[in-house]
Amino acid sequence: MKIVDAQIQTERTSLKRPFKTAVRTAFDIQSLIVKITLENGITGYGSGVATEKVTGDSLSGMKNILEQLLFPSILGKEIENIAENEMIIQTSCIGNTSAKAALSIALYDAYAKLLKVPLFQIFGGRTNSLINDMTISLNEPDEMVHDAIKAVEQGFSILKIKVGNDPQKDLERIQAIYDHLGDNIVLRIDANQGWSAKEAIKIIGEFESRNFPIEFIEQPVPQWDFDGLKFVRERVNIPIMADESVYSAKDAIKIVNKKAADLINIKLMKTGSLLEACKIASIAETAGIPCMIGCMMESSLSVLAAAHLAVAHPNIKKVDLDSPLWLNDHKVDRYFRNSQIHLEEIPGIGFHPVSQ
Ligand SMILES: C[C@H](N)C(=O)N[C@@H](CCC(=O)O)C(=O)O
Ligand SMILES: [Mg+2]
Repeated sequence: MKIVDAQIQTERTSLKRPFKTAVRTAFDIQSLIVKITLENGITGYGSGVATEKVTGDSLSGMKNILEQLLFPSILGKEIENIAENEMIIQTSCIGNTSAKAALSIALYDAYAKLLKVPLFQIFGGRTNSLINDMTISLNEPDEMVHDAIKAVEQGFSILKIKVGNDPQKDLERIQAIYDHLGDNIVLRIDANQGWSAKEAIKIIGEFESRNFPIEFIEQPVPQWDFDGLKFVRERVNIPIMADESVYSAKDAIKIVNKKAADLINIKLMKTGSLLEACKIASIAETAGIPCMIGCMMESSLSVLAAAHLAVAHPNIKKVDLDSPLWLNDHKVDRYFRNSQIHLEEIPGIGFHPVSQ
């Protein structure tokens, strides 16, 4: 069934509260929604988000690359050749992963609708529910404690704590949260590249001696510093997760060969493709490295696509898909209920971002 049309729409969605990391502060998100149409009239939707400071994708850049390069490369192609179409998109240009992801998701949505199955079945999945975490923005310790308590009251038992702008303060942040929540809550610590390798070893050593209930430390060092990641991993006991260091299957192979991380965080906005995300999960599985599925602060549509992959892939063991819970957008409330994500057994991703 031929792909006969591809269109773009932009969307700005405000956040309920600012999202702050060591890299950036976001008050809203700007997304680009891709709609593709097959010759029988079936439509598929995907979306990509502009995160200039993380992936480098801007709204105008995504629009240009899609209209000038990616749409022409797949128009007229058969949707059933999904792997080949993915390869065409991936090799059309370097980078531009959020733009590529928007198109990849739209193709898979249309393909699953054509086959009349939920997207997770395309990836071999049967179950349809996940346990989500909640992120605590990087703020003063008191405010972070307040946000953490609120999240626990809402039913979250796994919190992802943002740190990385000041090692001494970061220690105060985790101590303050621990003092209020104790051992019952699992803490995921995300430094978003904010420490040097030596700072990371010092502060993680301190976390260990204070026995904080930390599940892992995410991306302690800059994304390019694979040696630093390995250096840290070899000197601490808490597991180290690679996030910004892994965009592609090739990056995952580098992590495996160097033994640079214990875990990998996969995000569609980094991989540019559901198939590439799947490859990373399988490479990591073969190497004995469990994966987490994560997200940018991004639209509910692309997060739902990630959730479909997560329920299907046996090596996606952890979930950090809280972005929809931050958005002033209630279109997906039925899927995201506090810490529960529940996918419906309807064809495709199960979500129409715009009125048809
Ligand atoms: C939203 C999610 N919990 C998260 O923290 N994602 C990122 C950063 C997202 C962004 O900057 O938009 C991460 O680093 O894991
Ligand atoms: Mg991260």
